[in-house]
Amino acid sequence: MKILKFGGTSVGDAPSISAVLAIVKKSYAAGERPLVVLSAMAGVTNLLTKMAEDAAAGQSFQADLKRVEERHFAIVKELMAVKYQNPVYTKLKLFFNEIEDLLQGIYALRELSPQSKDLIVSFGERCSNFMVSKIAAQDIPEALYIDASHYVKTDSNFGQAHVNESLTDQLITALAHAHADNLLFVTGFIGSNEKGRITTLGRGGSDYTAAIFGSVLNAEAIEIWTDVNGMLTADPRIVKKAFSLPVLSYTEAMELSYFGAKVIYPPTMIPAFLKKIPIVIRNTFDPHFPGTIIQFDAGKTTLPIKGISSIAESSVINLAGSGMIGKSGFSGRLFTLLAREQINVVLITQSSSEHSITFAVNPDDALKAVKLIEMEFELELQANKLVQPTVEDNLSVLAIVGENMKKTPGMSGRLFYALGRNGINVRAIAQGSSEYNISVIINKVDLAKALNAVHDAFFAELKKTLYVFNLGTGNIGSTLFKQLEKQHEFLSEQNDVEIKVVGVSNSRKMYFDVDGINLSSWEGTLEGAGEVADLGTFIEKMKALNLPNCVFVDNTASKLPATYYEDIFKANISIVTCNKIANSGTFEQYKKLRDTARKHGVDFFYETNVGAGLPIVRVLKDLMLSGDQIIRIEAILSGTISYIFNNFKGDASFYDVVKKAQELGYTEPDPRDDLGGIDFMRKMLILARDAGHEIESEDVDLGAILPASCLAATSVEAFYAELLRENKFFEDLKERAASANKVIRYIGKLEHGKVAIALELVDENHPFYALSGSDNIISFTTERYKDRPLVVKGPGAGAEVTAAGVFADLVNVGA
Ligand SMILES: NC(=O)C1=CN([C@@H]2O[C@H](COP(=O)(O)OP(=O)(O)OC[C@H]3O[C@@H](n4cnc5c(N)ncnc54)[C@H](O)[C@@H]3O)[C@@H](O)[C@H]2O)C=CC1
Ligand SMILES: N[C@@H](CC=O)C(=O)O
Ligand code: NA
Repeated sequence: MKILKFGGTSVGDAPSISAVLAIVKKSYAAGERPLVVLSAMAGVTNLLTKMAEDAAAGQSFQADLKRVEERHFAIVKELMAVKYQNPVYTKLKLFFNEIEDLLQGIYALRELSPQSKDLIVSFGERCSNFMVSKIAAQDIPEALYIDASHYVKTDSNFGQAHVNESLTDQLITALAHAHADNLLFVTGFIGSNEKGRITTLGRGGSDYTAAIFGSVLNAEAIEIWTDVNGMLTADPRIVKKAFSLPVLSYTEAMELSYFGAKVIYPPTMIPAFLKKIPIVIRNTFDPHFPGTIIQFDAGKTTLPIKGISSIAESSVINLAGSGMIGKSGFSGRLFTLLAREQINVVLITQSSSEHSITFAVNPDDALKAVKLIEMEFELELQANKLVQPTVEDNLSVLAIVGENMKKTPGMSGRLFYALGRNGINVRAIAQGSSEYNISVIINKVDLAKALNAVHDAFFAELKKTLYVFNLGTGNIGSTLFKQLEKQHEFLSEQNDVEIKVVGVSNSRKMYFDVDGINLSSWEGTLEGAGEVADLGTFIEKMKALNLPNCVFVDNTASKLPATYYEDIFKANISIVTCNKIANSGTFEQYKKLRDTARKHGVDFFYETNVGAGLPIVRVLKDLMLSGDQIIRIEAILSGTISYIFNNFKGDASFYDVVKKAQELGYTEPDPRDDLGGIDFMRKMLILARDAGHEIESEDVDLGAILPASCLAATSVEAFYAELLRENKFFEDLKERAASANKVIRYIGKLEHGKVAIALELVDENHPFYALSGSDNIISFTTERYKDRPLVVKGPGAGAEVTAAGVFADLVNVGA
């Protein structure tokens, strides 16, 4: 047989009770002969307690009593055929009259004893079980109401009575014998002492009743039906990706619950543990979901840990003293003292030098604990053998739990890597000797971020979420959003990566949504709901949200974002950028950014700084990392100029092809940056630096394409006007090349640490002769690629290929 226990929310209203009865009937129809244990209707226990306290305080309780009565009556009315209703109303009315008499007595005496309180709250379970048994009896005549106070015998510790096991055992065995054919509805939570006075079993009392009956009757399982899908890997209110665990061992369930998973209160389950009866946590409102089985062993699982739990509020007390700590007997005295005063010690760590002990307690107990220590160790403090204890507040405890940890090396490494990478400082660490639990103390402000980061780190088969803050919604930014939206499903389903854009800004507006901005309608959202853009505020907000796996994407051409990069790395946020400004500033800045990113364990990816989406930065990095030596780099790295000289033929004027290059999205927002060579210079500078050269922009020998008058233009319009005016200059150039059977190329070279960029006319034997469109080409001559260089070639400008490069960098963050 099985025990089916339903909590208060499962009997909270008529639809819930119908759901309960559907589950019970299904089990009964399958021949399972379950024993049902019900709690009081949701909220009723609290109301009964309040009424008793109000009565004792001389306040009126009638209105509340009426509410409780009406809630029960309404259920009878809704769920029972009229012909069965009357006797049920009558019995319930008797219960309510009894409650009223008791409350009147308390009111008159202005006194509420623990004994009367237990008696009053016992009516919650009595009413619900009686009522539901009668509703069930309409279809199952064997349904029978059982007042457990006749069978669960306890001492007289009202409010938290201890069960007399042998007597209870006898009584329940006899009850089961006498009613072998009945469907019993047993009141949870209540018992009675030797005089027959009603007692209650304390926190989790109905679970306890279920465990007691299950244990005595050797149930095959105890099903605890509640309103969640079993025990989850973490608190789903904080960790959206938390999922239900199919199997847990008793020990794992204990550890998880100890640190906050509120589904069951494990001490009440001990009778079941002792008899190795499985406990199954199931959801009344999702009865097809299998829920969580809590059993003797941890079950077969590939999960490295079972869950992450936490205590949000914790204080830490530090004790130190060379003359004291480590001496045998000290910790004994300390923890005996705390236990005697009922101060719960959440975790303890002792330094290896044994000159200090750190332990965590509930914040409400911290000052009391310090006072007690000062009293107990007064002499030692006076003799300076012990330093004055200190308290740290606003801390949280996070624990990873699982029996598998013992067998799997590297679990703590994974935990600390996830915390470290996200900039979460660990105050103290404790590993239980059982190795079922590793706990860390962290700052309270970091708790949500830590839970999510650690959850991602351990449940790798789940999706990794990247939280993106994107700056710039122009040519590249808007194309990136299109690509992200299109690829969302594939990434999520095939690659377990989810990219959530949670912040977006252009130069006018900014908008945030931690649940992820809908990328099919971002424009309207930003326009309609966005606030006035301010980069400083944007970055402050990004930091304040303190999200795990966070990436800042710079899709602007602005100088301003680079001034914040260092600060962003310091907040443990990775950066992906197509903006070349930061890397082509001073060498000092270039170096500082890398050092800071490395120090904070975050990524700095900028593949699109050179050759848009073409793999150039990555290739160079791999060559360097693998110990190759760069002898020479020759390259065409301006997509715009490449396009111009590939199309500046026939009748097309120079002016026309430049205009066209801009229309096609190849140019920088300001095309003077391309034609003036600045953009190319930046790329060569970045490559030279990545190749290990300490070089500044002034060191680059930059040959011009344009006549001086075009370079002097002070606006884009004036620039285009100059291009028109200088038409002859460009036609002459075209003619010179054509007559020599050559093509015009703007080529950059890095050799011996020197960078030069110059306009050249090349013939068909030159490797850079055959290019088309916006092609870039780069040839690396290295120690290993000496005879035939390593060449990368392809479109090196344009929104699609650039956004794709940013996208690829993004997916690689944290990989
Ligand atoms: N077009 C291409 O083929 C390639 C472009 N890139 C780089 O992509 C970057 C973006 O280029 P486009 O999208 O063409 O530029 P764009 O002019 O179309 O867009 C720039 C965006 O940045 C925003 N912005 C500017 N300053 C801002 C600030 N302080 N705060 C917030 N937002 C700001 C603007 O409002 C706009 O939304 C440039 O750095 C460029 O060098 C890199 C590789 C290739
Ligand atoms: N404007 C640039 C775009 C890539 O960085 C170019 O033309 O190469
Ligand atoms: Na690239």
